[in-house]
Amino acid sequence: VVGGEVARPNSWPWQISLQYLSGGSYHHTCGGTLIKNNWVMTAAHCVDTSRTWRVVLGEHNLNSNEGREQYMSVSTVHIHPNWNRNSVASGYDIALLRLSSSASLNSYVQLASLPPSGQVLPHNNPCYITGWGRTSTGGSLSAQLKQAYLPVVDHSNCSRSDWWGSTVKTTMVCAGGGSDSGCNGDSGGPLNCQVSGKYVVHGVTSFVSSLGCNTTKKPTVFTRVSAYISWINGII
Ligand SMILES: CC(C)[C@H](NC(=O)C(F)(F)F)C(=O)N[C@@H](C)C(=O)Nc1ccc(C(F)(F)F)cc1
Repeated sequence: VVGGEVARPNSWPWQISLQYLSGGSYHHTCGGTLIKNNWVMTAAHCVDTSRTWRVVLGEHNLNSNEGREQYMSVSTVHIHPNWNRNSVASGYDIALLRLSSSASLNSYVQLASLPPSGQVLPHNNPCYITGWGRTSTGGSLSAQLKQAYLPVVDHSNCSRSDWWGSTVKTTMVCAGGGSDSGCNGDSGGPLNCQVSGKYVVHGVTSFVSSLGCNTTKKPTVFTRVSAYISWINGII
C-alpha cells in the first residue's frame, strides 16, 4: 500500500497473509480474505505456481509474534478455470484455498461479508485497500498491515482512454487513481467497501500500472467479487 496509514491492529479481521515456504522459512507473498471457517479467497496470480503455502490469520506485524496469529495449512487450491497467467487483462484473477483445518473465530479473526451477485458500486463509493505490500514503487513490504482510502472509480471513468482504456473489464473494480494505491504484495487482498454502514469485500487486488503503483489515472484494479459469487458458491 502506497500512502494511507498503518491499520489499527486486527481492525480488518478477515485479512490474511498468504505465505510460501522457501529456504526453510515462510515468506509473505500475497493477501487474502477469510470467507468461511476453512476457505480463503485470493488472486489466481498469487497461487498459479506450485509451492508449499500457509495462511496466517490474526496477523498484524509480519516480523513479530503477537500471540493472535493462527497458522493454517492449505489442503487444496482452486484457481478459476478461465484464468490465463499471460493475460491479467482478461480477468478471472480469483482463487479459493481450502484450509486443512477450520479457523477459530474471535475478535481478531472474523469472516468477511461478500456482496450479492451482480452488485456494482457507484462512482466514489468509499473503500479501503489493506495489505502488507510495498509502500512505494520498487520499495519494501510493510511489516505492519496498512490501509488506504481508495474510492471506487466506476467503469465508465476507469475505461477512459487516458485511464485504463479497454484493459479494464466490467468484471473488475477500479479504485483510487491518485497518490494512494495498492502495490506488489497487496495482491489477492480485499477491497473493503462501505455499503449501508457495513464493510463488504467487493474486490480482490489484481493489478497496478507497470509504470508505477500509484500512477495518476491508473487506479488499482480489483477482481469484482460480485461477478464470481456463483463460481464461489459452486466450489464451496
Ligand atoms: C499483475 C500482478 C502480477 C501485479 N499485481 C500487483 O502488484 C497487485 F498488488 F496490484 F495486485 C502487478 O500489477 N504488477 C505490475 C508490475 C504489472 O505487471 N502490471 C500490469 C498491469 C496491466 C497489464 C495489462 F495491461 F497487460 F493488463 C499488465 C501488467
